[in-house]
Amino acid sequence: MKITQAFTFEAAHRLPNVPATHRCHRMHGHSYRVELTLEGEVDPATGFVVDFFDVEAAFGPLREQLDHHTLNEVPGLANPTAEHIAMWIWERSKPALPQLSAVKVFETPYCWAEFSGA
Ligand SMILES: Nc1nc2c(c(=O)[nH]1)N=C([C@H](O)[C@H](O)COP(=O)(O)OP(=O)(O)OP(=O)(O)O)CN2
Ligand SMILES: [Zn+2]
Repeated sequence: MKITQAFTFEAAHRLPNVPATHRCHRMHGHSYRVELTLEGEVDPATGFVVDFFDVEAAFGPLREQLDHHTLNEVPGLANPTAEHIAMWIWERSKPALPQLSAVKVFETPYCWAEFSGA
């Protein structure tokens, strides 16, 4: 069984490694959407794979580090592509959420990166 919980945050970023002519080289903002997917057996007592409240508790402190921040200034996100943000969230969520199976980071409703640990 898979469960997914979605979160949003607002942040600014620029992509330092694209050419200066690339519009994402300039500082700009996104309304990011993050989806955390967890996979496992349904506990027969609770009916949960993992309590959504536990997912929220694990992601909350990470969201605090991202929301209304300049992502380039967040330690570990000097080049804050959607791919790198997904990996950053994975590395910091997995210890608290061992059943985490995928992290999706949407920059827009049409563009996202998905990381599953490899
Ligand atoms: N593989 C990736 N490619 C790009 C990333 C990324 O993280 N991974 N990021 C960007 C920029 O952040 C860019 O801001 C995203 O594009 P944006 O202009 O916001 O979105 P659209 O191009 O879809 O916007 P429209 O104005 O609607 O065309 C670029 N590439
Ligand atoms: Zn961008």
